Amino acid sequence: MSVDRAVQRPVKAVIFDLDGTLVHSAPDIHAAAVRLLGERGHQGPDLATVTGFVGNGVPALVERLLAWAKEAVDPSALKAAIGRFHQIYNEAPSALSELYDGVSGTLETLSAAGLRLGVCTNKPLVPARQLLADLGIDGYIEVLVGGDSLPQRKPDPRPLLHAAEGLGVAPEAIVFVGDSEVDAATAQAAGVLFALFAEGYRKSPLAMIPHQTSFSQYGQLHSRVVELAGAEGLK
Ligand SMILES: O=C(O)COP(=O)(O)O
Ligand SMILES: [Mg+2]
Repeated sequence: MSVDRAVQRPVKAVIFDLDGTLVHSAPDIHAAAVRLLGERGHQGPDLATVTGFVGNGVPALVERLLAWAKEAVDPSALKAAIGRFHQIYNEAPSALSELYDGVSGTLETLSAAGLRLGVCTNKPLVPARQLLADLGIDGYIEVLVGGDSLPQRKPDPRPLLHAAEGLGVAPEAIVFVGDSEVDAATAQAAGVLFALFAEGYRKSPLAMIPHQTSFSQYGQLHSRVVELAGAEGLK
């Protein structure tokens, strides 16, 4: 896929989504979901069902799980269920999770090319920080914005703009790498170039998700970023 020259511009930083982008974290989210629903007397949904509920943060995930179980809850019971999910998930956020192939090497290559690196996820900060550390990539990530860092979550552009600000890089010089419709909408709203990871948790065909470039293996990402940077290259 070649990049339209009209979108090319100097790139100084790459910001990544987390779930379904750097980390295949759905197995741990699924395990926590099954435990939460089990405690409430429901048989858990399968991995694909839970994966389809990931992307808008924990409150939306828990709401979707309870709706799936056909459990009607009032706002205070929902709040308690969200709190219980946090407790369960935070006990072992990385037990079954793995980096996608090539992630570590790619972070090394991008950082050696002088790019600043950050993460902007809808996962809450505590388990996100834990996951980065447990999987050994926290040293590459200068800025981490979680789903509870600001009052707004993705697809609101503010978390991504906040991450850019934390890196001290203008939004025009950022590439955001994500796996979902939510990430694409966030990048678009923030005016940030978007690289779509095709192997994550998206629900729609690739062509339905706005992006400036896409990739299906991490070995391809550095050259995609170089293409986006165009003639002026990486700064
Ligand atoms: O917690 C979620 O719902 C998804 O997190 P993500 O933004 O890292 O994909
Ligand atoms: Mg994601």
